[in-house]
Amino acid sequence: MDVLVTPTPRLQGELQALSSKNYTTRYLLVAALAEGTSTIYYPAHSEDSDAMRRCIRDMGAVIEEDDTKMTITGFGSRPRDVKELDVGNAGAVLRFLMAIAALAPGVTFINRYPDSLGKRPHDDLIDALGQIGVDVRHNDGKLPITIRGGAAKGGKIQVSGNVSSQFLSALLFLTPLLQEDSEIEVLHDLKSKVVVGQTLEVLEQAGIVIEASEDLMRYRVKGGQKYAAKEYVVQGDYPGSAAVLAAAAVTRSDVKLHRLMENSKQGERAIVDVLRLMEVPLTHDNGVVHVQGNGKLKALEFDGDKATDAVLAMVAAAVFAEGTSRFYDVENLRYKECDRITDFLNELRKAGANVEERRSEIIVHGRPEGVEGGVEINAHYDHRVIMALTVVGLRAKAPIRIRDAHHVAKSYPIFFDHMKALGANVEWVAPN
Ligand SMILES: O=C(O)C1=C[C@@H](OP(=O)(O)O)[C@@H](O)[C@H](O)C1
Ligand SMILES: C=C(OP(=O)(O)O)C(=O)O
Repeated sequence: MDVLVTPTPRLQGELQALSSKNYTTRYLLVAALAEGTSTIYYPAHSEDSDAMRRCIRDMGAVIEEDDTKMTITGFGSRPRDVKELDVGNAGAVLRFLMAIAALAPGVTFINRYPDSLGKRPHDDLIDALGQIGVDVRHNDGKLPITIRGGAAKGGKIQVSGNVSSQFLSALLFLTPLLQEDSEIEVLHDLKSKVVVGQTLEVLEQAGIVIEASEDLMRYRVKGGQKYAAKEYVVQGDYPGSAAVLAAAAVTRSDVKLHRLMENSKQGERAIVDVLRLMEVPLTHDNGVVHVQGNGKLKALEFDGDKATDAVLAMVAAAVFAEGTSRFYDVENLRYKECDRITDFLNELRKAGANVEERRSEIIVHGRPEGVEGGVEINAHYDHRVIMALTVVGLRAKAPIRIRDAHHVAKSYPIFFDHMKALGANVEWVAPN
């Protein structure tokens, strides 16, 4: 399905932020790795969290669910013998479960999104798993991937962190369950470092002890640990909310978003500081972000690696700022659902934005007067491209049609319902 975004000068209303995708995938996983029954309150419902739920169920977790919570009886360190797993288009789910598959006799991760997840590289994790004796068959580092586990015992592991932090997180979930102790060393740089903080936080909540160096580049993990069955409460999601807040920032608005913890470990909470630096009138108290936009924004420079999943929303806001903005240290955006630099900027340019790319930078020459619009956008299977182009469409001169906008459901299935509730002129239309 496509979505037609028609220019909308004013947004108003209050919303509950959706639940965090990254915490939901982690809580589901640690609950599956425990032997007792855990409860997760307010889990996210999206294609990615459904993918984790489906896979852990296939691996033997027993899941019950009502409106507010899920109870999960885990399989501990012994997943059921399953031949195939379908992770949809979810990178984190794939990478975390590739590591956990080291505990299973043999499983193939199928390639259901050849033009999106099917193009993403997993070599660094494949190499790391190889170091502890896991046999991985793959298609030049990509899906489909078959993992024959059983032989892994632990030991010294070196993993590169300069493409994705998910490889390191995957090893941190696996190694406590191995027989022997492990030492993990991160080579090169560690991108999306803040997300590793969320992994460590969840592991600690699940009763796992990991010794991490202050710079998060070295870890000591005792083997033979057990995940405890616990109760978890999922906090609000900053990456998805970043798009809603950016929409409020580029319009005249009075928008409140609840459930956004000030002290969250999600790096994407930087959206609040970024909008503040752009001189957007807002407050953030008691978990409520209140934007009273006047449509005026100032350009800024920002290290995008600190808030990787909010960069596209920030760029969308910068499209209408006075001056030139620069988002640097963002090369790993190229290895996401699409190339979030080249592909995304091509779509922005179509809509009338003045943007330039470098290998690891996005440069935006702001157009406070608005952009032309009147074009069709290719979503590139990317929920964050869809949300960012929606923000741009609100302040275009003519409507923007976003093709295959249903891929927004990867993280935020009710994004357009939320935008409508705030008064945005967005409607689903059948593809022509
Ligand atoms: O660990 C996670 O849950 C995630 C890590 C990040 O990926 P990278 O480490 O590849 O940047 C982020 O972009 C992704 O949405 C979720
Ligand atoms: C990149 C993302 O997710 P993943 O890497 O898990 O597919 C995202 O949610 O923006």
